[in-house]
Amino acid sequence: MTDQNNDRVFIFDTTLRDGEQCPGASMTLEEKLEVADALDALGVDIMEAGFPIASQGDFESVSEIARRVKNASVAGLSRAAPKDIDRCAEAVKHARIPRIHTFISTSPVHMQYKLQMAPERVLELIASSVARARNHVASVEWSAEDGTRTEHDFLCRCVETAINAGATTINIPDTVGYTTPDEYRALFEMVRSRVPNADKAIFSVHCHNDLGMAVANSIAGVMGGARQIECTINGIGERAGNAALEEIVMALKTRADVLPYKNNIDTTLLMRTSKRVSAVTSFPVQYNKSIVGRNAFAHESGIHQDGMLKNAHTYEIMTPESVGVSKTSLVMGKHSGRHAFKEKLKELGYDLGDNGLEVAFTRFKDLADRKKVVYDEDIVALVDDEIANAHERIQVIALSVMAGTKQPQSAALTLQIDGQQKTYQATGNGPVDAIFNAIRALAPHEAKLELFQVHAVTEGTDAQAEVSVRLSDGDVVSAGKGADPDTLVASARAYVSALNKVFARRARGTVEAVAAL
Ligand SMILES: CC(=O)SCCNC(=O)CCNC(=O)[C@H](O)C(C)(C)COP(=O)(O)OP(=O)(O)OC[C@H]1O[C@@H](n2cnc3c(N)ncnc32)[C@H](O)[C@@H]1OP(=O)(O)O
Ligand SMILES: CC(C)C(=O)C(=O)O
Repeated sequence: MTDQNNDRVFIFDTTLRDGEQCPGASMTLEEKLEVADALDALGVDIMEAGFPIASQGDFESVSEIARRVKNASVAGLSRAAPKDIDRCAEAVKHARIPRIHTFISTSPVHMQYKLQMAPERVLELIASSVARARNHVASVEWSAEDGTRTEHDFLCRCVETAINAGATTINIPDTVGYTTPDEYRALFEMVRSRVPNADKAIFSVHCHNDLGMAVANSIAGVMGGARQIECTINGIGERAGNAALEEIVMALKTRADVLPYKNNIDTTLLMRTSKRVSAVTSFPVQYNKSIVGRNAFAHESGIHQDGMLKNAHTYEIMTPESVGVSKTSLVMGKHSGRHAFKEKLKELGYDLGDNGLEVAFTRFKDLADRKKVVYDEDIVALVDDEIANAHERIQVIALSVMAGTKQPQSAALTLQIDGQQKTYQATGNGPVDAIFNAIRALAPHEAKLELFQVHAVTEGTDAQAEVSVRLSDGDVVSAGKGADPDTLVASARAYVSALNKVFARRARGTVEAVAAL
């Protein structure tokens, strides 16, 4: 029937069935329809839409999905029980290609303790359930639950029975995530070589991730002759989850040199589909998750960023565009280097020259040491602050403040004024007042404080503060800004920045007055 040596691998998505089985991931009908539309657009060959006997809601969603889906085959799950199979048939009957997926456990532990059935009874149920399903639909999948812990001779008898009864797909699941790649590959090779009618069905892998090997095992199964892969978006599923569709598909695409298997998935929709599933299930995607994690195409360390700027192949084995991510992101942080910082400044519209770059880079590293995430807004605030204050007469050199419930608050401030450093300790009605009193003592002036305003550049308790100060000197108002993760340092910078403008205006006025004489 099917050539097991061909290179087409069918993608069977079970996000809506096994994915939904993980605690907390259940979806409403509307949410399931949304996911079904996304899976159909993605190009899955078969989508398992639910377990129709489980509830009226599950029946209705499988049935609605069957009517709605345009391209993929729609499958429903059923135990080896007539009522399950008939209910499933009723639910999938409007699908373009309806499939009944029936299963029963075949391992000694499951047969003895869970089913409490003798192996011969299990064989009978395989024959009757598959035959019943075949009376309803042409596409019937049979699964040997706990297949990887099943005794080999018995597994072969079960598979032969299922195919004889009309199964078109044979799934050997690693239900408890126990197998290893070599073992799973050998299992498929063994079954396919020993079962006389094996060539009449497509073999399928279905792996769980209890030991973190679900994707590797799935691919090994394909190397052993399986041509259907059962998987879920974001790897959601029972316990540690199922094999992740996006990882399997990108492994096949990226390593086509050693994994020459074709499928129908539009990989550029992977990110969008992952986000949709994450949103409807409220299951967050781990940051460092392969392919669809938010760090999958993000680089923070300077050496990697430098490499990426020179040639993306240095640190990326697939392009972000190929999975629907718009671009690689170079995240600025304490591990970043000058090349990436310079590039970031260029992107933000700054050209500071070598000296300016060096000063801004030093301040950036200092900020990154203190702040968990450095956002573009932080860099803009920092560079603007540097540009505004770098060539000023007065600069803030050091500040330490005593604040708290005990009065009065005090500030010890060191300013550099015309190249000379001076320190003064002042008290005040609060730490900001103490700082401003210290500035007044170090750089005496008549200007009056008109406005003092603080706002956070980004979110979080480690956000940079951006402080605005306005000083009025006669009719003239001078405004200054200061940015720093420490609000008090930002306040000192802002006041000094405004004061520099007051002095600059006065100096200009004097020059103009002298010139007018
Ligand atoms: C490996 C997998 O992912 S298998 C799929 C697991 N998914 C689910 O279970 C989700 C949907 N399940 C449900 O809604 C319910 O379990 C139902 C509706 C299927 C059954 O509910 P209940 O009738 O209340 O039975 P319950 O779940 O308590 O026990 C399961 C029964 O099915 C039997 N059973 C389990 N698997 C099979 C099977 N493949 N074929 C036949 N009988 C089976 C069990 O032995 C047990 O039988 P018992 O009642 O005679 O002891
Ligand atoms: C029903 C089967 C395919 C299953 O989900 C499993 O064995 O994990």
